[in-house]
Amino acid sequence: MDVRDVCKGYRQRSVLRGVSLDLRPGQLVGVVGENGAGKSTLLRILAGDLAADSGIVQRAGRLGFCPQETVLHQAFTVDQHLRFFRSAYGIGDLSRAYELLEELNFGSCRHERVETLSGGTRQKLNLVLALMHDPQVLLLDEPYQGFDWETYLRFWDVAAALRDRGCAVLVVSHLAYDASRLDVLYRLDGGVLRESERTGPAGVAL
Ligand SMILES: Nc1ncnc2c1ncn2[C@@H]1O[C@H](COP(=O)(O)OP(=O)(O)OP(=O)(O)O)[C@@H](O)[C@H]1O
Repeated sequence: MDVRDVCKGYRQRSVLRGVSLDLRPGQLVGVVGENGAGKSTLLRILAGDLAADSGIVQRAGRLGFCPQETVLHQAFTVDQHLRFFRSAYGIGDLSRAYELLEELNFGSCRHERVETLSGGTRQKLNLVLALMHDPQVLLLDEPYQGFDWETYLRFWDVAAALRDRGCAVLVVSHLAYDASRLDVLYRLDGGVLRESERTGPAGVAL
């Protein structure tokens, strides 16, 4: 995915001021920034969910998008969501989806309605819906909110495995804590995206 000089404002307020970014197959890229920096705005533009005011976004390949707000319906079960998205994606079977349910440790919830799931489990389902069609470009907006530690580690295993299979993965976070797991780290600040030094939790350069 090639992104050149993307600008976006809401009314008078300029949020993105000429953002450029390369996202290559086999790359795991992070974008960090403070609350309100414009990370979700950028990701929605990359996903085609929101129009930029100016600039170019060139997409190639099957896209997976995990938005910050879950895309779930309270009254549907986990299984019903999977079947609905299988039709939407036009995929033949749910074997990959079921594999992901097991990897993220909530296979036992298949027949539960979303309204009865915990917040973290809803977030897991939101993530599975973005992954189940084996995307070539994956955009994840704070995908591990509410995950317990074990699931958080499994998330990074899944992300690394996708990267190793040639998927281009972009993860948005407001923390740079995960920097050591990334190939490239960008910081969004003042509407501008800059490649950032990857530092560990103690501020040690990696
Ligand atoms: N639909 C909208 N209308 C007006 N302003 C908006 C809209 N969506 C976002 N904003 C504003 O744009 C700015 C960037 O928001 P955005 O959600 O992209 O930031 P973010 O970096 O993802 O924040 P967070 O870390 O809190 O999720 C914020 O000041 C926000 O209030």
